[in-house]
Amino acid sequence: MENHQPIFELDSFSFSFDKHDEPSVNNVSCKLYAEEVTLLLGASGSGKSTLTLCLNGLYPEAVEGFTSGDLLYKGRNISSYPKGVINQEIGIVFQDPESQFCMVRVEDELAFVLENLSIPRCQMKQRIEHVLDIVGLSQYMKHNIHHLSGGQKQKVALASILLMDPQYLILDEPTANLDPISSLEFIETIIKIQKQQRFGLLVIEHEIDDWEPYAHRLVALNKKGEILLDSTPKEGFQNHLHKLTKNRIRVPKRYENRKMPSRPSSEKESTEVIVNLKDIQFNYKNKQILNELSFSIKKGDFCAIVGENGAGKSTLLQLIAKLIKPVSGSIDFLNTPLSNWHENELYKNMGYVFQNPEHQFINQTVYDEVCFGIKLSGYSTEETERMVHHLLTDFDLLSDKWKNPFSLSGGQKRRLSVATMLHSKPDLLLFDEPTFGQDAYTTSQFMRKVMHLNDKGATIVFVTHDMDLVDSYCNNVLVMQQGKIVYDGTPKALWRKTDLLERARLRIPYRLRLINEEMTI
Ligand SMILES: Nc1ncnc2c1ncn2[C@@H]1O[C@H](COP(=O)(O)OP(=O)(O)OP(=O)(O)O)[C@@H](O)[C@H]1O
Ligand SMILES: Nc1ncnc2c1ncn2[C@@H]1O[C@H](COP(=O)(O)OP(=O)(O)OP(=O)(O)O)[C@@H](O)[C@H]1O
Repeated sequence: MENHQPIFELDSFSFSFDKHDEPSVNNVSCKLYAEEVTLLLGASGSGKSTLTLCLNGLYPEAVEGFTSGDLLYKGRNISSYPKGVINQEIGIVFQDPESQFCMVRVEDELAFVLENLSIPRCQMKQRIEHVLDIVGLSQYMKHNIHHLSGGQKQKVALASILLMDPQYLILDEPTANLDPISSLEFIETIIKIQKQQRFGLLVIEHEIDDWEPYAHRLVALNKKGEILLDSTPKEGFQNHLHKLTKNRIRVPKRYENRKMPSRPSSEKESTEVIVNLKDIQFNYKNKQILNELSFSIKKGDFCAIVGENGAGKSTLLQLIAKLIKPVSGSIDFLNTPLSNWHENELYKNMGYVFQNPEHQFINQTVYDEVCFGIKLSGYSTEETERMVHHLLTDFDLLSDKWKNPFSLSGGQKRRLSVATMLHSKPDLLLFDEPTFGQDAYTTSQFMRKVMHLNDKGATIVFVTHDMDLVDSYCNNVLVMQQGKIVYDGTPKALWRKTDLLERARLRIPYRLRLINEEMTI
């Protein structure tokens, strides 16, 4: 494919947010071609999102940033194109899809895109229905976007970009919030459309197993935002594995030599209940979200909540954290009804990390954000300093400590939101997708830290789409489907329930997929 004219040509291209800062994209020279599928890899904070925002012409203007070197689109400096042309030809689905929406309802958002493209009204309905069918959201056409689950929002963002018929499509962690089957279907769908419409595709993703078979190229960045590798995937993963993993880049598991920890479930035999839910019903307006939900979590459990997008996982977590109230039923925490807990006391005993980290930030700097909870807990200045330093080091945020939390990369924001919860030793820690958007190193650091807290007695409950984490760390797993718990037991027994897994849109972990593959050879 390299004999074609490149669609993008970067020559010693650099970008920085501030004149005095080190560039976030650093002296990058590479070419990207139409019809090619390229994986853009790099540790969290290595400049991947920033580079793609330069490619679609949003940066430097949008942030008053500074560039040097050349960035050509179809042979011409990108800044010489009218904005409308670039926006239409180069589609981008942002890491945080919420930042992308202009309208309230799904249908209106998509119609707005078509209006901007001057598509006649009579054609709109058909095109909107078609694109919603592609992303599997047909029944959500009339819904309020802000009332959709994280994964559903990501699908709306993709639908709106597909409507534009882009010549080049950039996807920034498109499957991070999707359930395992939706993720696989999404990749297959995108590749099918890419082959039909023959656009170039650039994908940023930390979990690349399912993309790898379709990729023609990989471009990897190091922590300084420089090109680390530019090769075919085969060449890169076979011959430069060490270089990639040393730079904290996740490689496909079949190339990896990583041993995931395996915690025998017999380690956990507590019978003492920490959270008990009985006959819970929860509605948003007239729509029933959770129904007749009864279960308990045992003290010391390391428990995952899994299930398809929109099943009600985040809603359940928010109920336990007393952020929302059930219509009927009761929730007890440490043998006391949640309604009797005073907020101050409750949150000394319970930590909660939101699905969207930005919902949590209240301070101007990373340092203050981490300090805030520690100071409230009454630690001395020296102790506070020491604890902040440890947390920032463990979460790879030390060099970002004076940054505004909102200016961090997606993965850094996620780590900060988690770090702010880990200073105290609450009885219960609730995490909503704590590891999404993390590279190999930061995921294992986080899990190690949480495992340590669990060993010291904290009960852990986390929502995740990562079955390998469930397999390696959890003694218990709850599977949700359409507002109900359809499984409550060990991960090991769950992996044998093929029908249930399929209905709940889950996949078995990689370890077992590998065994199954070997058995069929
Ligand atoms: N504020 C809201 N108003 C109305 N409906 C809502 C609201 N928030 C969520 N919902 C709906 O409740 C259902 C459950 O959403 P929830 O976020 O709990 O799902 P989830 O299992 O966490 O999904 P995901 O894996 O995609 O994050 C979804 O159908 C969603 O559309
Ligand atoms: N608006 C901003 N202002 C200042 N610095 C920023 C801004 N956005 C990003 N940065 C910094 O630029 C660097 C690169 O960020 P970027 O979002 O491009 O990383 P990334 O490789 O996409 O990371 P992740 O995998 O965590 O999403 C980070 O150090 C980040 O803190």
